[in-house]
Amino acid sequence: MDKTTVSESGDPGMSSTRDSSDRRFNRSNTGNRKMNTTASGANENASASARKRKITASDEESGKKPHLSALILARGGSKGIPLKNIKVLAGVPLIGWVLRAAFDSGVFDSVWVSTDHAKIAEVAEEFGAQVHRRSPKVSTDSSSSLDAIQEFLRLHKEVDIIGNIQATSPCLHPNHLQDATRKIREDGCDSVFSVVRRHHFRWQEVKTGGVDTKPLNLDPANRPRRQDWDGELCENGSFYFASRELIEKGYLQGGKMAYLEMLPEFSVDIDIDIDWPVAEQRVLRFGYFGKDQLEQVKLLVCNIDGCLTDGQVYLSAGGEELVSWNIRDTTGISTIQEQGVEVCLISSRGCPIHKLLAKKIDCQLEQNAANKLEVLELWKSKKKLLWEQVAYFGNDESDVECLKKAGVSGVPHDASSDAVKAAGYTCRNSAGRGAVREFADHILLLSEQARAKSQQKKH
Ligand SMILES: CC(=O)N[C@H]1[C@H]([C@H](O)[C@H](O)CO)O[C@](OP(=O)(O)OC[C@H]2O[C@@H](n3ccc(N)nc3=O)[C@H](O)[C@@H]2O)(C(=O)O)C[C@@H]1O
Repeated sequence: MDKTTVSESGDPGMSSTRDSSDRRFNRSNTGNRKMNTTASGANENASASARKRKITASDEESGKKPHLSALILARGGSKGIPLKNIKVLAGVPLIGWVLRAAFDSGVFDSVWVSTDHAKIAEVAEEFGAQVHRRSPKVSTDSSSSLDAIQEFLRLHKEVDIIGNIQATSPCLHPNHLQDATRKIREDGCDSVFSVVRRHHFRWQEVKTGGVDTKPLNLDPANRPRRQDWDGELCENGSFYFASRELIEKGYLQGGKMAYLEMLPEFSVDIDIDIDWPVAEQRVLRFGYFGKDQLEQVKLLVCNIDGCLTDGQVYLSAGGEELVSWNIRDTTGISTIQEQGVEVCLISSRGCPIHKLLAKKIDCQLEQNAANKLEVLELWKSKKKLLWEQVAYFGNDESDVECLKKAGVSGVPHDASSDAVKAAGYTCRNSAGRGAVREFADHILLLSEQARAKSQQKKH
């Protein structure tokens, strides 16, 4: 991966990469796709200029493989959903979903996030991307993607082709990007973009109340059934690949163009706030969870204070300690126990109430754990498990090593920032308010995916 940063403006081009064994990349799921190509010249100017200098031709001339850069635009000022680009979707910040797919596709010479916001830059780096600190000029409500991409290219002369991936389409898989890259590198296309097939009958808009409208793509006398009509290909906004030459001329699509058809289940486009919950459900089913083989989780180890409880300890006048927990969380624990996952509780304190709680929900308990990782390793080896079969739920610095080691890890919404960074899944719910339940559901979903994957292999 190229880590060079060029900056005409003197902006510090921050760069960092992440070990690919990092937890955030440790999930696996594959998607399906169909492919189609067309070479229609929609834009003559763009076609002519692109033909002057084909990527493949320049490649041959200089003997240098053109530099393909993934570029995710993630401005801070999104209106509908504040800081949408890093809002946590199904446990992962929005840009994380496409960054994971971009890295695992293995087709990019560099992976960049262009942003004007410090927090977005931080998250991008956590996911291993290089950060382009863009100017405010291309970050306003009225600036287009093209403006921001052109600025990036002006400052990164080493880049020959841009794969602009939109974070708002989080169900992207590495194979979509691999197929698009093949069309650029092998089929000599100048631009490739993603589409989805839609069966929408369209009608002419009549501003004065809709009277006298006309059909645009159907014959009312002969309405086709869905199965008798191929539908139409529509841009789904997932990605746009284009050569430097085209972009500099002001086009994202032009020259020899190809589309890549994505199946509807992978074709998510978060546009307005009501799209969010739907996208979340979709990504849980069809999102890309990383390269590694999914294993069935067999053991969940859960920290008590600040995970199962909200961390508050009440003291009675008689000096007695009181803590509370949420029935939703203990129900989540019983649910995964019923599914064959053993649950153990861990705490760095000693507290008689913990013992009562552990007994009540039938969990092994380790108190006064000075080194939680040692305890976790002991449980893992006694139960003869692989790390991939161990899940850990923690919230604090003392949980960080366990979160890093476990195959599946999670934190409540209000966990410390160290713990959040180390974990693969950040809950929407806070400690003592359903976070454990949510993480248990997440484990069950991963198990379902692992089962489905191994069934697919058998057939
Ligand atoms: C390539 C392109 O033209 N993208 C535009 C797309 C595209 O036409 C549709 O997705 C097609 O279905 O539409 C828009 O899409 P939207 O506004 O949601 O932007 C898509 C993603 O790009 C980031 N972005 C966009 C413009 C910009 N100057 N800086 C950015 O960081 C957003 O934060 C978001 O993550 C639109 O709806 O207005 C605006 C986008 O500019």
